[in-house]
Amino acid sequence: MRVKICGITQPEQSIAIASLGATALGFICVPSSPRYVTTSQIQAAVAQLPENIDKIGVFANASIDAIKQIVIDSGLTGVQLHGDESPEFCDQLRQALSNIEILKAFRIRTPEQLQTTANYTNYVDTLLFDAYHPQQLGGTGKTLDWKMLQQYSSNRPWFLAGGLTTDNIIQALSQVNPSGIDLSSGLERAPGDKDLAKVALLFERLGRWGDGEVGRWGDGE
Ligand SMILES: O=C(O)c1ccccc1N[C@@H]1O[C@H](COP(=O)(O)O)[C@@H](O)[C@H]1O
Repeated sequence: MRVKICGITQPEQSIAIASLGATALGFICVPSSPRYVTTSQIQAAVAQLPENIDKIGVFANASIDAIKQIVIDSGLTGVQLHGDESPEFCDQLRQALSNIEILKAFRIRTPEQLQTTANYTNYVDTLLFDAYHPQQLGGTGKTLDWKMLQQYSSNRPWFLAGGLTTDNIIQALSQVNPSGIDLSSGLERAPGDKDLAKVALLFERLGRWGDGEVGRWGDGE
């Protein structure tokens, strides 16, 4: 399973988090976010990371030209679209950036909305499901109703995001079967400052879960 840790702002934390087991790191390119990082900050983090770690830039309603420039300048390997981008926009981004992973994030409120995500599967590589918040685009710490995803299937891999923590991750994985998980504010001391002890605990719990040592609802959680 892929494990993406998002909202990295400090280069030294990115190396530590990759060493603990993350398969992907996320960098917030949304200027209004408290986790926003500049192109040179991303460059500094990316330059120190092993090749096998996915480096994902998170954008919301940015232009194709702006995304392309940041991807090229910073060495990102993927783009997460976390705003109201249309399937046509995703298609155009694919034409502009052929060798990067495109993830489309959806802030899911209803089962009906989940069905509409099928309109995107021809244009993106990966889907990501986050919780809805009326004022914030992401990094809210809110969980979505995992039950909505229990019967979900797609021809694309998908990430579960939204309010995941060391305390609820095993419960979430007991209910749904995503290709990957994405955690941000649940592993922080403050926005953009990851708590490495929490990150280590996450991977310890995931390891026990993977080995079948943790019960259905997460023994000792
Ligand atoms: O983290 C942010 O500040 C952010 C800002 C704008 C768009 C997306 C953002 N983060 C994404 O939110 C989800 C879930 O975060 P959390 O675990 O609930 O804190 C995650 O995919 C981040 O990439």
